[in-house]
Amino acid sequence: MNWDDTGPDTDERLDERLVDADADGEDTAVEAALRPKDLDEFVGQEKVREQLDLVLKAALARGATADHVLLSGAPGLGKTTLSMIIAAEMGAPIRITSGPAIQHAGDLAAILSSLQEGEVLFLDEIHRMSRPAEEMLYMAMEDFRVDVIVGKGPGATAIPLELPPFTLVGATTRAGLLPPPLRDRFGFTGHMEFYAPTELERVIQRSARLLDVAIDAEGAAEIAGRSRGTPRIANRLLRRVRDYAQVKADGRIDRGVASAALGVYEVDGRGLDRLDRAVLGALLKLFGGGPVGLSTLAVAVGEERETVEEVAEPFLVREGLLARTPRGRVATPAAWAHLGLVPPQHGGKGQQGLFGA
Ligand SMILES: Nc1ncnc2c1ncn2[C@@H]1O[C@H](COP(=O)(O)OP(=O)(O)OP(=O)(O)O)[C@@H](O)[C@H]1O
Repeated sequence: MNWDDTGPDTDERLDERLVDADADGEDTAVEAALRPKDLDEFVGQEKVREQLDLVLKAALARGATADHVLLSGAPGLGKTTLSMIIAAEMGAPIRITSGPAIQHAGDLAAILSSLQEGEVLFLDEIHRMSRPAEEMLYMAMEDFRVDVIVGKGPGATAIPLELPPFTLVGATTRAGLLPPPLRDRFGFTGHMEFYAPTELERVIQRSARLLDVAIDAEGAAEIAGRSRGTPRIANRLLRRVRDYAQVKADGRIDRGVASAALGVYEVDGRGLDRLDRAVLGALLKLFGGGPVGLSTLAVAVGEERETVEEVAEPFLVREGLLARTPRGRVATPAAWAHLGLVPPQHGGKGQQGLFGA
């Protein structure tokens, strides 16, 4: 039941996942070219856009630096893009770093003390910053000041350092993980949602224009439907479909070309890839739809527990195909339908009552 017995090892296989929302090296280079440059170009996220627009316009009208902004949401939804737009709209430079890159408070002090007035500091994965750095950030955000500690032990002294006013844009996939004192210091928090298929169609049409690829509305809709609500995935699938269109068709993307191309890459009509389908297939075919324990399910697909839990399950749960219950993993009726299988007469073992099966 291993979903790929002969391929490269797990890490390599997962790196190659087309439907992974995290960026890879290739992505970051192409993404730079595809990033919307202002709020008008930024597709979807109407609420966040409207609220942010007010925050920025008001700050500009006052001639002040914008309040600190926290952006929360899954990978690939546009947090980095939005931070760049914030800087562009404020006419300010931007410095980009991330929580894991700041190991010591001194690292943060060095960055903060070199900021220009009004500069935007984008701190990705802010929840992964070290504790001492986080504490230094509190004071920097509130008073535009840091205490640099010189020396060690009883002789250590704190030298206060004034900072120019700046705007911190923090990004996190897990707003709940931020300590409240940090969360409270942001003047505005934007929650980024997964995109609707029609919004992703607009993202795809826009990217196709920039990449000079001919695509019709149905072709864009076909790719959008498989993009798991995530612009980064939509752009990546578009590039793979473009390859296929160039090699196997006349370079133009319509529904048929998009569908055939994504068939080759094993991304199905709902955006599930091979790993997702292997997990779902095992749950249905070997365990009658569950409930089954995570470890057993992982062994059945020849994967690590963590891979199944962190890589495959979140999307399956989001799609309403799999449920995590106290008794184990359970397939929903939609899972049977998606894989074209018929559920056992009385539901899976012990499933009765869970979904009314
Ligand atoms: N609203 C949008 N409109 C058009 N393109 C978008 C939008 N949001 C994101 N994109 C595109 O998706 C890609 C990924 O966006 P971005 O790097 O900003 O995501 P992110 O949330 O910062 O991801 P991560 O947290 O993984 O760094 C970029 O190519 C960007 O151009």
